[in-house]
Amino acid sequence: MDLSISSPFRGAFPAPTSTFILNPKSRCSHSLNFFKHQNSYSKNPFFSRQKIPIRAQVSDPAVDDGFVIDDVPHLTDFLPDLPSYPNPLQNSQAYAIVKQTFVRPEDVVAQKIVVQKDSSRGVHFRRAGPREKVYFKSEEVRACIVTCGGLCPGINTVIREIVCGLNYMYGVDDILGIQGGYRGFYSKNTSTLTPKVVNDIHKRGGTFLLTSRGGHDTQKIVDNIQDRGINQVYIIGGDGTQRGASRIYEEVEKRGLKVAVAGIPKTIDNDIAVIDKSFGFDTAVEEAQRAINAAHVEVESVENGIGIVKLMGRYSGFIAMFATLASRDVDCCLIPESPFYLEGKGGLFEFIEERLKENGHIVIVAAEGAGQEYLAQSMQGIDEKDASGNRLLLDVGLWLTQNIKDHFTKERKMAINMKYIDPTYMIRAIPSNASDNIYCTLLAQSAVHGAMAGYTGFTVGPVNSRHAYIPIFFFPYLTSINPPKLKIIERY
Ligand SMILES: Nc1ncnc2c1ncn2[C@@H]1O[C@H](COP(=O)(O)OP(=O)(O)O)[C@@H](O)[C@H]1O
Ligand SMILES: O=P(O)(O)OC[C@H]1O[C@](O)(COP(=O)(O)O)[C@@H](O)[C@@H]1O
Ligand SMILES: [Mg+2]
Repeated sequence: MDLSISSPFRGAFPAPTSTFILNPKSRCSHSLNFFKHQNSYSKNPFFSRQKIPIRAQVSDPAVDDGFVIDDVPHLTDFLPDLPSYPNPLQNSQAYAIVKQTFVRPEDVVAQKIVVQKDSSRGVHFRRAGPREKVYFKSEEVRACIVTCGGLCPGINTVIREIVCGLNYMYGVDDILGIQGGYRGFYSKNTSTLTPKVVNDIHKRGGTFLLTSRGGHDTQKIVDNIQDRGINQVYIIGGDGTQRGASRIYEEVEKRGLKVAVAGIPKTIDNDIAVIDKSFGFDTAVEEAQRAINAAHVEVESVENGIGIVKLMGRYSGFIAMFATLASRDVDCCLIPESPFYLEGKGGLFEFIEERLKENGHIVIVAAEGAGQEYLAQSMQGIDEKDASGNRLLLDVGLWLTQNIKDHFTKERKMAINMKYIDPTYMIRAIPSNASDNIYCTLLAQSAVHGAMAGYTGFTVGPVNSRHAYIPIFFFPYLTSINPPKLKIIERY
């Protein structure tokens, strides 16, 4: 069954647009607008530096209704004489339905679904799914899959479904696994991937192919792609990975190689604009509930219990915020997008004291990126980076714990019971849940259909619940490039 076109998910993924920091009385003191999807990446300095793809930003000057397609490149843009073939899906009994439902070349997905009567039609992306024509014969395809960056529930499902999609839908049986991230292209042997080899991997967390940070060397990677005769490259990873994928696509184009480069966006942090959400995010939020619940049980069983739970979120508070909203046991949620302070009127210490007096306990959830400016002040000189160049964060959980303890025991002379829970890696090192599994399957199948149809330099993802192809060099990760602007719109 081709889920990406049978579309059982219409309207199923609501776009998150706001978050709350809870207060003791109304449990809803600050309402903060994220403007996740309104964040205009065309104004983003990262994207304005990027090359505009040949067919991007196509609008019809004859009808000036502001209709724009942010199109993805196609192999024929630089290899105009490439032959095409009928899509083998139409010969398969199992996929017979697809024949009537091939995605039409003119199908696009609107980025904005809320519009005004006279507003321009805005940006659109090419709709994902199988095309009538493909640009690869099945027996000619030599595909490879690589996973880079941090873990996320569902990576194995994506790997599995790329392999199964290529094999079952398109009859491809030459698929290589690149081991250990980008550096695996030039420093490790490949493994052979078949539906049998990947059959059970979706039941495990982590990545079957191993991952790494750093090690991106465009020339060496493309040399290797060329040497091995690879002509479809599937790259699963986050913002760094997709920037690397973009470099690979550019080099492939420069060398005039018939190689389709497809990115599948991955991040536990969910800090990607345009697409509805990132895979594994729901699973992580669900797992975070267990930590929050434990903190709540602990602190409501003692006097003056203060529970702190630290969750992932380097530059964004999506996991912390969603886990908070889902749990209803959290009194205060600290996220990187919203500055806070400890002392004085309106500060965290005052809030904790109020809550202890009123309710005897408090649960605080902190995203790991929250309050980093404060921590940096108190721990001067620490500015380490990981192998990919991402800044290593200081531990906000330990910092909060220590400061709260000092404040209440030394200054306020109050006995408190502090319980600090750090489930950081536990929420991402697990297999994906049912809905993430289905989502991962759609992503993988969309990527396979796109590459077979000759698109390249693209990523996939649901835009307003319809899967679309998005140019890789436009790919708008929210926060590492341009932190979203938060606006406090109400305070009760
Ligand atoms: N600007 C870039 N250009 C090329 N490769 C990059 C770039 N940024 C990161 N990478 C590579 O992408 C891979 C993953 O990046 P990283 O930031 O660790 O994770 P993520 O992709 O999850 O954000 C690493 O191998 C890194 O070398
Ligand atoms: O310790 P690691 O493996 O480098 O990962 C930690 C980081 O990974 C993240 O989950 C984000 O990872 P990505 O950049 O891979 O999306 C952050 O929340 C966290 O700071
Ligand atoms: Mg990243």
